[in-house]
Amino acid sequence: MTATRPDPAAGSARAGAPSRPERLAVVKGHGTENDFLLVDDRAGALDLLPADVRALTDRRAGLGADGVIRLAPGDTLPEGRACLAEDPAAVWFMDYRNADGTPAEMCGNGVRVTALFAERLGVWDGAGELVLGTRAGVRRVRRVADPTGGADPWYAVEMGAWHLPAGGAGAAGDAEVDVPGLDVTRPGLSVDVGNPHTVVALADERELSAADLTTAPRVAPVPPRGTNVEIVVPLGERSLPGGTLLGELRMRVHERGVGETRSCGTGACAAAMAVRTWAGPGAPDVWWVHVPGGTVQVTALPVDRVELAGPAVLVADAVVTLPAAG
Ligand SMILES: N[C@@H](CCC[C@H](N)C(=O)O)C(=O)O
Repeated sequence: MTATRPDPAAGSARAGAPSRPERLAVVKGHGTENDFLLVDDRAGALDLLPADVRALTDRRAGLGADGVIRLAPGDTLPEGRACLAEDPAAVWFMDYRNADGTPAEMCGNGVRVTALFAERLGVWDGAGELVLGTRAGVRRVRRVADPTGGADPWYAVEMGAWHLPAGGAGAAGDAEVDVPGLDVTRPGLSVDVGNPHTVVALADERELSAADLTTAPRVAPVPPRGTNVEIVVPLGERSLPGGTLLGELRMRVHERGVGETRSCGTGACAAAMAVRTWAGPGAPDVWWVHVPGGTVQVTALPVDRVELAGPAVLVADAVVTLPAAG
C-alpha cells in the first residue's frame, strides 16, 4: 500500500454538510503549462461552487488557471463511490472543474499534477501506483523516467479505453469542423477518452499557426456533451535507440469549458490515437505529442487502452478570499 487512506476522524465535517470557507488555501501547478489550482480537501468538507471556480481561475481578478482540482476522499461523492466499487484502492478522488465552473469527466494533465500534489501532502509516497478516482473511472499513476531525457521524473497515467464512434474506425472523420482562421471546412474524428474530443488533421505547420482558437471551432453535428477540439499536424516516424518506433505530431487545442490551452493530456491521447488510426496497420504505438507548453508521450496499450506520460510541476502556494455567497 503506497497511498495513505482518508482519516475517518479527519472531519467531523465529513459527518455533516460540506461548508464553504471565506478563505481557501490553494496550490498552483501545471502539466506542460496546462495550469491548475489544487485544493486539499482530504477532510471531504468543502463545498466548491461554480462561481468559486470561475473567481479562482480568472486570470485578471483571480489567481488564474485552466481548471480547479479538489483532492477529496472517494467515499464523499457518488462518482467516488462508483470508483471505489470498481477498485477499493481508489480511496482518493480527483474532482476536476473547468475554468467556467463545469465539472469534466477527466483531465490527463491534471491527474499527473494531482499525483505530485498527493506526494507533497504525504498521501502517496511516490512508489508503486497511486489509484485515483475520476468521473471517467479509476486511473492509475506511477512515476517514470522522462523518456525525452530530462532530469525530473515524469508521471505515467493508465488512461483507460479510447473509442471511435461506431463505424468510425479508419475514417477521416465523422464530423465537419470549421476552424476560425482557416478557410475550408475540415473532417473531424470524434475520439472518446473518457471525455469527448474531435481531432482535425491540418496540412502543415503554417495552417497550425494560422488557426485562431480564441473562439471555439464549429463542430457539426453538435456533440451532445460538447467537445474539446484538437488540430494536429503529423510530423512523421523514426526509431528510438533500442528500436521502438516513435510517431510525432504537433497539436493545438481548444478545450470545452476553458478556451485555448497550452496543453491537454486527454487531447494528446485522442490526437495520437486519431493519427495512428489514419496511418493504418504498422503505425507506431508510441507517440510524442508536441504542444505549445511542452511534450507528452502517448502509448497505445493492448485492447484499445492508452497511457499518457508527462511532467508535473507545483509552482506556488496561496490563500484566496472566495466571493461572497449568493
Ligand atoms: N486539460 C485536460 C482536460 C480538461 C477537461 C476538458 N476541458 C473537458 O471539458 O473535457 C487534460 O489534460 O486532459
